[in-house]
Amino acid sequence: MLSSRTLSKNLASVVRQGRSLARRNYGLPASAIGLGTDPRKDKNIQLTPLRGVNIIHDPLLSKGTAFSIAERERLSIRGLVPPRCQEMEKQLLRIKRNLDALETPLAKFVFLSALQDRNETLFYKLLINYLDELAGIIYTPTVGEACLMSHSIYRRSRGMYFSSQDRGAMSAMVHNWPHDEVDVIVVTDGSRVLGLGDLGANGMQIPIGKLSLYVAAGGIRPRSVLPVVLDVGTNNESLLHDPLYLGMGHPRLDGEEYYSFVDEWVTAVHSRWPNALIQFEDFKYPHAYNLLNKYQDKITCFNDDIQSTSAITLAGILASLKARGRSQETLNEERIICVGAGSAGVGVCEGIVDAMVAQGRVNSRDEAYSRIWMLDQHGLLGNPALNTNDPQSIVGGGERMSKLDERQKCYVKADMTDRLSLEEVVEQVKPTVILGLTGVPGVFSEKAIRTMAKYQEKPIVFPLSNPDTRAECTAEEAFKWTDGRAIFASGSPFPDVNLPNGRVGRTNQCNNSYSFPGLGLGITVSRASRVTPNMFLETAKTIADMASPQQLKEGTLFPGVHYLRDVALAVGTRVCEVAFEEGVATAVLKEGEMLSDVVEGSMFVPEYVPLVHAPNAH
Ligand SMILES: NC(=O)c1ccc[n+]([C@@H]2O[C@H](COP(=O)([O-])OP(=O)(O)OC[C@H]3O[C@@H](n4cnc5c(N)ncnc54)[C@H](O)[C@@H]3O)[C@@H](O)[C@H]2O)c1
Ligand SMILES: O=C(O)C[C@H](O)C(=O)O
Ligand SMILES: [Mg+2]
Repeated sequence: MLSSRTLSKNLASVVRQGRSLARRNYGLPASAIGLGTDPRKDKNIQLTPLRGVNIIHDPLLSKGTAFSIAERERLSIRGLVPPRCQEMEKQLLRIKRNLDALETPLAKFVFLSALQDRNETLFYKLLINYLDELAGIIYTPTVGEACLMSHSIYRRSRGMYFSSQDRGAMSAMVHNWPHDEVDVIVVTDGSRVLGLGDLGANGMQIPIGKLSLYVAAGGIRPRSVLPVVLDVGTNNESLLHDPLYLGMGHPRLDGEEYYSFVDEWVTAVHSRWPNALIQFEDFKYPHAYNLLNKYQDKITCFNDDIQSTSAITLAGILASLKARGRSQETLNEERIICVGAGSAGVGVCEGIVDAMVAQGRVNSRDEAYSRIWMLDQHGLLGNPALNTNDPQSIVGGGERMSKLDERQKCYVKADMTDRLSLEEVVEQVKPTVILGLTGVPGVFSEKAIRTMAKYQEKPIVFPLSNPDTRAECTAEEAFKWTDGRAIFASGSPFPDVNLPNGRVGRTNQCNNSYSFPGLGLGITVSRASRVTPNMFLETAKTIADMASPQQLKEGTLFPGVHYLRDVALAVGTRVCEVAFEEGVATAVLKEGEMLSDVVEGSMFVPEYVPLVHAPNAH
């Protein structure tokens, strides 16, 4: 187990560091309007136009059995709830007992969704208190199972669906959402849900889970998040033939039809909520990149799988350098194999290249590309002309090359045979780091990892695909094949591994859940008009410095999931600063305001506040 005292000490120093940076004078005018997603005007009281059962049935207002006697009188709910006023502590006790009695993760998922639909304050209190236990239910891996089963376990709608039958109506539809203030929108088209493929409208559970972490870890207010599915159809035959499926029953729109559909949606949401951050999630390659390229300079948006995954993976590699007793500045000396050449693979590698260039220890971007060997399902992106023994392969290789786009072509190795297997590439390259972003289990073969371990004292093994059933290898395998020497991080959680020598193989979760909540916090608090590359680089550097020397020695790279809120605060503060430094912040600091205090003060805390009926409130 991690020593929580050491972690807290270390985190406290990172947060303090953030604070001292935040004390810098940004030369902002004294006439400032103040920062933040939450002007904190209602911290001690909440006005509502609702009364009676409408309050009890509103998850953002309901307190279940915790309404005070005076409130019951004020809000006309006397007699509509059991007589005893029960404080949150007791409610938590009851809820946790019920939850613990459930046997399967999916049953827990359904239970927690129902709680979220009844009483969001209690849901978030529970989630924050038991983050390490519950993140794996509302997020990966169980959220993956929930997506697969979504049409069977459906209870109640959450978020918004925009489907192919809504074309021409989206600018009106956005007004059906009841809240004027929306700070973060997570949107998916369900085309590549984790490593589970095309799940169409069932993908809705992903934006819901991401936004639950935005609230619990990033401190965004529950009423200002919006999960969205763009239902452009599905190519998943079994869903198309399932009578219970709830999405559109036709194959996916593609090409111009697809892009104009997304464009109508972006225009509609941007016109209603011009300041909202849009996070693109689980879009298939190359749509993911094309949409990012189209919108990143026009609106406040980023792609989670490409950019925040890159931030956390870079953080993992930087932290591992320290764990190996090396300076983080020697990133350019790493030899990195990335298995998977899709949104996440290319995105992660671009982030590593950006960092090498920023460190100034490579002469060119091309030199940085030369440190990364990329494979897709056909093997290494290499030179088909070198496949001299196999003319068929030269022809096939040529075809495959012509299908690669400009981003992927940067990684092609002219001096190595095209389509080499992973095992052959490992033997030739002797990598220090191996990344898995394929969605295919077992891709890290025993031979490949054992070969790597022959050449590296501490091989860095990161099977990053989600959920756990799609990881490129398990933690047990990684430690077994490296005689316990691996530094291991996976996309979904794996338990630590007991090694034969009595030592413990530490596992890390390298998931964008460490980066997006803080990014969103910093972006919304600064009201950044654009999301910039530096925000991701600084996120990586912030997280890379969080583990203590002792933890690094033991193979722990990041604080545990329990500390996601502290991580988000440190990242959010740094991202907020970057927004000011780069001139994209549109909020301003009041004189004497400290950035870190503002960021921390803007974070939502799940507590019941007294409700007051006010007919004109909204
Ligand atoms: N840990 C994280 O935070 C995180 C973040 C984003 C994505 N991911 C995971 O990464 C995986 C891929 O996501 P994506 O968006 O890049 O998907 P994608 O469909 O865009 O790309 C998948 C890539 O894997 C390659 N591939 C498939 N089978 C292969 C094989 N047998 N050997 C080598 N390469 C193979 C494909 O050619 C393709 O290039 C998913 O499982 C996802 O859950 C993890
Ligand atoms: O959702 C996750 O757990 C991480 C990532 O966004 C993914 O698509 O796998
Ligand atoms: Mg994703």
